[in-house]
Amino acid sequence: MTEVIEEEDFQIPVNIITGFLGSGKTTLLNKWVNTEEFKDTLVLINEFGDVGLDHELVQAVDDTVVLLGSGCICCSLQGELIDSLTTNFIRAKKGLIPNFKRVLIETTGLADPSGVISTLAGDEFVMTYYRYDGTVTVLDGQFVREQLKNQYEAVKQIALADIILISKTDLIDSDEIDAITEVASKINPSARIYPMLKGNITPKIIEEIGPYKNSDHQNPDKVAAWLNIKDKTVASPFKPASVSNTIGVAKPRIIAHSNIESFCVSVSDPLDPLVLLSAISLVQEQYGDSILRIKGIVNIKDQEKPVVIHGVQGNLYPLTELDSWPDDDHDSKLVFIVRATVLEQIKYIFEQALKNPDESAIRYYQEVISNAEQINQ
Ligand SMILES: Nc1nc2c(ncn2[C@@H]2O[C@H](COP(=O)(O)OP(=O)(O)OP(=O)(O)O)[C@@H](O)[C@H]2O)c(=O)[nH]1
Repeated sequence: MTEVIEEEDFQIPVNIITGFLGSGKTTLLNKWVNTEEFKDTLVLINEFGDVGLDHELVQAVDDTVVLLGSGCICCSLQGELIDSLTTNFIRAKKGLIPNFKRVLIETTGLADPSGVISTLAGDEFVMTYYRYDGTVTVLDGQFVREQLKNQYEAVKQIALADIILISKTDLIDSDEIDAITEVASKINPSARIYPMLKGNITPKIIEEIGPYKNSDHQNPDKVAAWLNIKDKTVASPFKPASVSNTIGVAKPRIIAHSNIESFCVSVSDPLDPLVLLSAISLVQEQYGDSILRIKGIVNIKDQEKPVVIHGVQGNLYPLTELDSWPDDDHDSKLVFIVRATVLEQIKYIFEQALKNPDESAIRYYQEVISNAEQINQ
């Protein structure tokens, strides 16, 4: 596991800035791009239309702002995104452009961020030199509640966010900010939500985006904040008759106007890592497209330190061991954000796989681990 973390240290973090059409993404990017925190950042801007304008609007001090062609990187331009990440990495190494230590990708307003995340995870060069570091979603304070009624993309942009920024707070009152916060946190209970006026928000929030921040990944408070299981009703065990005593499943949070729900599985007995991995891979294989997020902190058998789980759609990111637990509660907790239509199936299959592990999946993970150990020797 240590090797995984060391490997991540040289990988360039990639953050996605998404949000519905006109929500305020470019306004935010413009504020961020010349700050100290984003000094050495490659900015990739994607927009629809024959003539891209957003990159003209982003005032960077050098030529590290790149416009990706007309079309959408979440569906038709995946190749262009990979090309851009590959060639700019090589150009920076050759000194043709300034070296960069982070990548910000601004998606189109209609993008499904999961398409971008999957693209990042699907190319060997990109996976070697870059790592997905989280998504910032900008919500249009004036229109987001309306957009959520009709636009599934807007719902997904919230579901996949690590940080949500409510823009245009000068045009709405505090009750509306509260209402948006409530709706957004129902879709995604683990995202951190901040109001924002004209793109003014400290770039330091990027440090909160995930638990994989090189030295910061060992900070248990940050992991607790990232998991953000603040509502005890979500984390507290609710035991359906079909589930063993040691596995608790919280009542799902239902979002009336969208078809995304979240639920939390909490397990009091320490988990066998092979059983856990096989259970996760089973639901991801069968319902990858419908599982928007899996986040968790897990108590592994015979191991004092907790392990953080982070999955997006069908991808599971490397498990990271923490130095200590955030508090006295050492139960494993996994938050799933899923399509409502298949929530029950996902929950059932996951619980069953924990109780009755799939032998072939366990053998597969045993082999993966022993191969990795041989390579590391
Ligand atoms: N009043 C007000 N206007 C804002 C705020 N943030 C952004 N705007 C305006 O909203 C409009 C859209 O902002 P952009 O930053 O271009 O939005 P975007 O998400 O990049 O838009 P697309 O790329 O078209 O999807 C612009 O006219 C901005 O000036 C805000 O906090 N308050």
